[in-house]
Amino acid sequence: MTTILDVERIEKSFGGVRAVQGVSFSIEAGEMLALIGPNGAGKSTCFNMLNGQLRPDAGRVRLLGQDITGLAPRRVWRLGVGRTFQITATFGSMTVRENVQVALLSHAHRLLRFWRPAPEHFADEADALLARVGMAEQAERACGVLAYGDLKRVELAIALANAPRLLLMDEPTAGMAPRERVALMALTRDIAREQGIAVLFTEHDMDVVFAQADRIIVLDRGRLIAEGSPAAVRANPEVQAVYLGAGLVHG
Ligand SMILES: Nc1ncnc2c1ncn2[C@@H]1O[C@H](COP(=O)(O)OP(=O)(O)OP(=O)(O)O)[C@@H](O)[C@H]1O
Repeated sequence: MTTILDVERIEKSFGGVRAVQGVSFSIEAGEMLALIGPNGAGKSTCFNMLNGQLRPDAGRVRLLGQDITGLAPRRVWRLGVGRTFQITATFGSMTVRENVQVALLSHAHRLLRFWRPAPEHFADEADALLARVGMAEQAERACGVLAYGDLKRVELAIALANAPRLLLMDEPTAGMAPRERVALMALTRDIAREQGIAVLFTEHDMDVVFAQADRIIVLDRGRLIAEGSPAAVRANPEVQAVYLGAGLVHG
């Protein structure tokens, strides 16, 4: 197995708040790792330290053995860390295909100011990505008119255009209907396995987490309190105590 991401004792405080305290974990190629925890546990802070938005106070982040701690987000992205956002980041007036073409051009280091919406630029590659996420038939539609669940698939195609080694997904299914959530994460899981992409995702829907994660890590008040398979994490008394009443135990 290839370790894609290795996080070693990262820390971050905001004033007196110790948002993340000595958290360590790693992710293998093709693995879906869920990061869960109650509100304020430190999940977003963790994410932001992985993609360069926040510099850790201490600790190390390594991508394929390379130290990326404290690098700027753009450099981290160039090295192969993709991220999908809670708020979809597409250009609404452009078509689905054009949005993916822009992402492919950007990955290919072309200067966007020289770009005109010429249909030939990376069109085949864009269509291949759209086919992979089940959006080929909607390639000509403007992103602005898509159903929310379809927009999420386009967003996944856009993230894949950067050929990520690690994909960070911060609440990828927020705002989606329950059945659509499972479908999106099952699709992500298939693609991750097929392409050897490591996926780290946060998610509040425990049905999605337990169905789609290969492994789960649990944060509580900045500390990692549990790590393991979905079955092991579900059976962990400390995790049950943290989530009591939140639907985990019976979920
Ligand atoms: N920029 C900031 N300035 C001050 N405090 C912050 C900042 N960002 C996060 N915090 C604090 O750090 C702690 C962890 O927050 P974080 O957003 O990482 O948690 P979370 O697990 O992502 O929560 P949620 O599930 O609600 O999104 C919280 O106490 C939060 O108030």
